Amino acid sequence: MTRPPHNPLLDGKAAPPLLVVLSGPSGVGKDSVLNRMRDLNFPFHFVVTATNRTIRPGEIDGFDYHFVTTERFETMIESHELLEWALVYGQYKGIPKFEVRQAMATGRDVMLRINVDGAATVRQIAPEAVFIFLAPSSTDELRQRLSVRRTENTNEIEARLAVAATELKQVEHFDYVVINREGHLDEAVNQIRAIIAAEKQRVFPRMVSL
Ligand SMILES: Nc1ncnc2c1ncn2[C@@H]1O[C@H](COP(=O)(O)OP(=O)(O)OP(=O)(O)O)[C@@H](O)[C@H]1O
Repeated sequence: MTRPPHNPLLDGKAAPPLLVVLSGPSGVGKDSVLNRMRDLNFPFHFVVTATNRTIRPGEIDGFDYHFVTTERFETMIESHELLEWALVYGQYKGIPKFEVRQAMATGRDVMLRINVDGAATVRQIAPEAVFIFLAPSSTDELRQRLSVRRTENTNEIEARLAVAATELKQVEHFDYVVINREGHLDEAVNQIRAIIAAEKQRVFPRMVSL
């Protein structure tokens, strides 16, 4: 782990780019938080995940996800083009390496949205990233959110809730926890903003190398 002797801010330079990993159970609101941060023009490079799942109404290819065929996704796995990938509920999801590297090379902070297992993999590759766990106020709230979204049937919702129970226990491996309270999305967004602001002021900044 290489660290500069002190914060570059003291020399009038910018702090090194952060790799921020936003994780949490399915349906907790990761996409909603990211979309809100985009709307508010947070100065991040938002990494676009690749997936073979079908595009949902309102989603934009290359913005919400890179929608690719199963064959293309499997080629990306074989040629090591992905920082991390997983088969989640029958759908492939993965993070193209080039996106993260390119953005960090330009000095921009990078925001990754990933499930809890994926966060564990990224933690091994990039332990100096900032790991934020997005949590619901309660399981009932999570069930309600998955029901309202209407993208899964009842069995799938129950399966996701069972997984969520184990995922919530992983919170201890994260640096920060943010509660995405019902009807208070902006509160979660503001807390993430505060975390990032504090991270920029560290005397010994995190240095991510990929
Ligand atoms: N703070 C909130 N209050 C009320 N509803 C919310 C809040 N945050 C998100 N939602 C709603 O909850 C549902 C799930 O949110 P979202 O799709 O962002 O979750 P996710 O964590 O990205 O899920 P997945 O990992 O399955 O893709 C959506 O219908 C969204 O509009």
